[in-house]
Amino acid sequence: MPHIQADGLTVEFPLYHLGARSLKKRLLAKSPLRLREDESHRVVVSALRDLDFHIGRGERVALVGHNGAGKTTLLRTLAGVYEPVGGRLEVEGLIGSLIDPTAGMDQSSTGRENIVLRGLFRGLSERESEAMAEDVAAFSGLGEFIDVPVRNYSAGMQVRLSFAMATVMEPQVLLMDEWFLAGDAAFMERAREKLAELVGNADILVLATHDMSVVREWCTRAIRLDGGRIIADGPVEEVLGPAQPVPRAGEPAEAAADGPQP
Ligand SMILES: Nc1ncnc2c1ncn2[C@@H]1O[C@H](COP(=O)(O)OP(=O)(O)OP(=O)(O)O)[C@@H](O)[C@H]1O
Repeated sequence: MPHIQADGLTVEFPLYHLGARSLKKRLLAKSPLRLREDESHRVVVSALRDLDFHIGRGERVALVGHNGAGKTTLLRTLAGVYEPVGGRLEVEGLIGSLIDPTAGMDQSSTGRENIVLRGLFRGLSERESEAMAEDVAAFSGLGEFIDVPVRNYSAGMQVRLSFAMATVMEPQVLLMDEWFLAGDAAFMERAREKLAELVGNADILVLATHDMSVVREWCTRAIRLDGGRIIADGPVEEVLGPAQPVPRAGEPAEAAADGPQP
């Protein structure tokens, strides 16, 4: 049964090339909770500290928190990109990852070739994969660029392709960073239905975002991170509070309420 279980999950990043000893000392003194010196005398950032949570089938979880809180690190750790340095993590189920647009793509192959490879990887026959590539190519709206190597794509084109490819994966555990929801308006208009389908068919959604209206629309539960720790975990209404009234012209929107902090 698809689920995610984390016990004492801890992720750290060493900071290389910090230079002078005095700089190290200053950093460690300024942020003793987030930074520490390890056994090899490297300064390390505690990106995720001792997280305990369980996400079960049917849950749609938003990761919220200010810049640097640990949202993307947690998504990437769930996707297997980062290895925890402490604790235990179990992710059961086929993972679909909309975190880094070029992850899992061969840059020297064309968009079409990448789609076919994904199909073969999923166990489809060559003929099925090629037929699927036709549909995905049409949905991506990349036109003739579908037959150009991916390394020549613009950032927006890469998002289009990875989004289109994700729709054919049928993942059980869908991991998504918010910028996948921020493609160009015309494409997102068309993609919305597919996205709803993708989310609806997944057993678990974990979405990192600053946009509280997106959280309310897509999620049932929110985990608030701060400084790499969980400071709140519960139903969306409980963690975010009641929805703010729609702002009038000139007033900040609710989305900004969780935006960057100095
Ligand atoms: N590759 C890395 N090397 C060193 N430190 C890193 C690395 N990736 C993240 N960090 C650090 O880990 C912490 C958490 O970063 P993360 O990107 O997960 O935050 P976030 O909540 O996703 O922020 P944002 O909302 O700005 O995207 C930060 O202090 C950041 O500096």
